[in-house]
Amino acid sequence: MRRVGDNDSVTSLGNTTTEGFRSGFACFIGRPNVGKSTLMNALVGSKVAITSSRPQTTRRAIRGIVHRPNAQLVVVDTPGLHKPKTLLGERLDSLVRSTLTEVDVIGFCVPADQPVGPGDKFIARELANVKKTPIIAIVTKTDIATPQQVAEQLLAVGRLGEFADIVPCSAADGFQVDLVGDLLIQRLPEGMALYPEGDLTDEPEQVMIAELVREAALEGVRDELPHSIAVVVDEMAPREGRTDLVDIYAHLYVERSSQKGIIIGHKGERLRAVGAAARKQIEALLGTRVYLDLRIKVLKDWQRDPKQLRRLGFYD
Ligand SMILES: Nc1nc2c(ncn2[C@@H]2O[C@H](COP(=O)(O)OP(=O)(O)OP(=O)(O)O)[C@@H](O)[C@H]2O)c(=O)[nH]1
Repeated sequence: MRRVGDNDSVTSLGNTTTEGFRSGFACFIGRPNVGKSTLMNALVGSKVAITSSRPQTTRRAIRGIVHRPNAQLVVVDTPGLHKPKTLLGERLDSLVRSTLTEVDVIGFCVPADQPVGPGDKFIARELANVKKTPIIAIVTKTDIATPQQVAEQLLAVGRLGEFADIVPCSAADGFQVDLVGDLLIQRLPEGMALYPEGDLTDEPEQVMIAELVREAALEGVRDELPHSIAVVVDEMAPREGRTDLVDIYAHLYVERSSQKGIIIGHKGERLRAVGAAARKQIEALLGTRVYLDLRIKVLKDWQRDPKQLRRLGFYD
């Protein structure tokens, strides 16, 4: 996958301001698990953010870049907004709030298959304070709702606030994903391209790799455990004398030793499965073979510990 920096030549930006060319930033906001990351990936046409059925998968503002002949849209995927229970939760919420003030247009995601609830209303109230930025309400996951449910949801969402547009879509089957892109782009200012053609994200490679490991580890774990998992890539380098193999050393952190046991599994089976699944994804990302050395460490209550949060890359 092409990322920013893969082609360092600024001249490749092609940044002559052609008349009518639009560029700028959009962010998706919504409760955890409503499909924000999946929609961003669908718009970009590539997996730039990990997704899972566990709430609170996204922990960073990840940027995906959508290229059109007449526009460049940078989508910022934010963590799901909810009432924070830990210091990590507070940091994630403040990340969302600062993102909201920095973008040209906001996409407010509400799933079609669940009634509008207190979580959606809480976000709608927050959005009412964002005065100048247009908001497009997006009713997601239409593929798992009946037409009647979708119609009712469009009306219910309409009652949540003032929106520039309300649009139903499904990232799973592609229904109206391009239209979502068009509507967001319409709200961007005229301006030159912000990233070189072909770049799909500006996430550093090591962060994307750590995220792929976390995604694999999230598979099949429940309750509080997903929240307790963090992954850091400590080192990565091509194997000496080889051009086709990269060595990656990573740590997976959990908060308690009981969690460590769950991740490792019976005779290490689960950890091996996580490593194998992650390696496959990383090899697809890097286009080379990968040796992944994955170790587990307990970092006691890291979600509540400012020092450990910094160590894991979550800053104030
Ligand atoms: N059927 C269906 N499922 C979807 C769709 N979009 C997302 N999902 C599923 O919903 C779950 C959550 O998707 P994410 O994209 O991770 O949701 P998110 O809003 O980014 O979640 P957080 O990171 O927790 O804020 C995953 O299991 C997705 O596969 C869709 O259009 N249709």
